[in-house]
Amino acid sequence: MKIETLPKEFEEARPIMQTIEAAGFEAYFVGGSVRDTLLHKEIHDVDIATSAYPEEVKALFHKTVDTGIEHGTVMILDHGIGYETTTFRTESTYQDYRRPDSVTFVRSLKEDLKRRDFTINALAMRENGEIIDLFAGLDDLNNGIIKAVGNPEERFNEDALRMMRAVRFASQLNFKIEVETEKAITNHAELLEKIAVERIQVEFIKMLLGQEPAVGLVSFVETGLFQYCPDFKDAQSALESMIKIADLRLPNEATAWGLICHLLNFSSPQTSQFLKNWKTSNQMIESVLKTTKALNAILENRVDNWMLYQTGRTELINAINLAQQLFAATDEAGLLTQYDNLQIKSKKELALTGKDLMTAGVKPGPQMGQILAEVERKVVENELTNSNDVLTEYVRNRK
Ligand SMILES: Nc1ccn([C@@H]2O[C@H](COP(=O)(O)OP(=O)(O)OP(=O)(O)O)[C@@H](O)[C@H]2O)c(=O)n1
Ligand SMILES: [Mg+2]
Repeated sequence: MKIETLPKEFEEARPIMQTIEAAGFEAYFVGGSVRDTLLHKEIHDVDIATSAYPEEVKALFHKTVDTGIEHGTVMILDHGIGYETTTFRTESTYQDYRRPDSVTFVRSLKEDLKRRDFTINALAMRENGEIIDLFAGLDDLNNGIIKAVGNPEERFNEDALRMMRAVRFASQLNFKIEVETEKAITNHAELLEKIAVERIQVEFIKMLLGQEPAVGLVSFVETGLFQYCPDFKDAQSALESMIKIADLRLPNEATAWGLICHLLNFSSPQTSQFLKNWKTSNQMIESVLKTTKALNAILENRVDNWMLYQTGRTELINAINLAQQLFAATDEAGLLTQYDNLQIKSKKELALTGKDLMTAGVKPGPQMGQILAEVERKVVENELTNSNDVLTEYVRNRK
């Protein structure tokens, strides 16, 4: 099979491939970019695999950087954009389920492809668009199947994160995990405990933000993988309720975490601790807390200006989105209009400063902050107009 019109990302890399081949080596595009091109999806970065050893690659180009030379990866910078080129390799023994003990460079493409995770990720493409399919990856791609290359047990023993990759691809591509591959995940799910939470989190979020999160989630639950993720021991029924939400679509990470914490019935402190255990950023924790607080307010019909003000527009949209997916009837336009009509969206917009307070005779000290907070709240609640005259007048006549 040959792809006639290549996306520009490949076209731009062709001179590099041609240089390597002119020197008598082989070079192929490999990995996600080949898979996604065949699926007519957008691609981000192209990866190149070559029979040339790292020193041989470096000798062929003017500008290179050793980005991961011990694994065989060299970045070629001759054409502006950097291209990561990795020497064909086999990874001999894996003792800790995440990192090969040693990498052996080889000259054969087949040796390189056979240690890759799934058949759809083990396709290679020549610079002219010709597809090399040594493990029936094209059939699996056409039939929507995620199948380990060779023996699935071996693939997951080499790198336990691949089990999470399986469920995330299932969601992203709306593919089915092949029976033997799924069995091997069920049998080895506990190996996930060896993997750093940060890496699990990346795959988990990609799964939730994929086109069919429920498809990935079903396998995530059925294989038992969920039990080896932070704080998910007792989460089976919450995850199952998530699967049951019709046409579940999660637009961003905070919405995804917000839904999970809502279904787990977490308080704010429990939500913070849960997200810390998943190693999310503090900024993410803030955003999820705002989202879940707003969601509860919407569901309990107690939305007011102060709540909207504290939430902010981004998290309000997250909360409306979740409320709609959970209970359909939510007055999205009404809530957004109420937010947009707030006189101020942040403290900075308050038409009164500390300096104004001093002019009005307030002594510097904690009282100043209290007065500003009081005025801020009254403006948000429309008890005062946000103009300097009105607010100064209010402060003067206070008490
Ligand atoms: N645990 C892993 C990670 C990666 N790979 C191989 O390395 C390629 C590139 O890895 P990566 O960029 O992590 O994944 P992609 O498949 O490219 O997916 P994405 O679009 O998310 O980058 C994969 O296609 C696969 O061939 C693997 O075999 N095992
Ligand atoms: Mg990739």
